[in-house]
Amino acid sequence: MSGQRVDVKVVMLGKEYVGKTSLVERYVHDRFLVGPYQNTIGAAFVAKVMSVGDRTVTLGIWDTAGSERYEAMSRIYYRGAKAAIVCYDLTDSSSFERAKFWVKELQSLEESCQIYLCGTKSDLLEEDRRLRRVDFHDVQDYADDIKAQLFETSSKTGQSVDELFQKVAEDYVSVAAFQLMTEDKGVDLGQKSNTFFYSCCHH
Ligand SMILES: Nc1nc2c(ncn2[C@@H]2O[C@H](COP(=O)(O)OP(=O)(O)OP(=O)(O)O)[C@@H](O)[C@H]2O)c(=O)[nH]1
Repeated sequence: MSGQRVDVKVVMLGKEYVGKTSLVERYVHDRFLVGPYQNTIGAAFVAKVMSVGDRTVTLGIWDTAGSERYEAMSRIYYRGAKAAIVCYDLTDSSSFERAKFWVKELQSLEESCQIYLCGTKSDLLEEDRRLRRVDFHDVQDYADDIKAQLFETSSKTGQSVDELFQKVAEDYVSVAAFQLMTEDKGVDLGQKSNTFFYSCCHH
């Protein structure tokens, strides 16, 4: 990947064991690793080239360590990120509290970073719905408040994983097209709609 231009810096944040590394593994390599859990130390980087319409977008994904021991390091990795995937485990309410901590951090220190909330391990709920510890509607209300998007995923089955990263790339393309348009042409912001963002990408 060396020398390749990254279009979107994406950072994975969330409590340890929520499944950040597994999400990246599923998305980039389409696999789910079984075996003993290995916590991430520091952070890991991977780049993935994908398509949005007729455009190619390269996501540069920073998978941070969830352990509070590495909290200061995670701050280094989210600096300048255009997107943050803030993960929590649907079967662990304390992980949602930790997700809120990261959201507050991003809101105060990285204002222009788009936040995606991701509830992980949804396959466990398919097996037994009583395992759910984080209510979908509560999180949806919270997501609306903070202008974030919400996904519930399973890295084991692959549920909604591609959709999540595809949305990150699509939003980047929309915002980049919008910025280009307003910077170059001094367009009246009040007149733009989402449809227009997309049409301008296909020049
Ligand atoms: N059933 C199920 N287990 C999962 C899923 N995602 C992750 N796990 C398991 O949860 C454990 C932690 O997953 P990781 O991906 O290593 O978690 P992490 O958030 O990267 O952890 P840190 O590196 O410590 O921050 C592992 O045992 C995974 O196999 C999932 O979608 N479903």
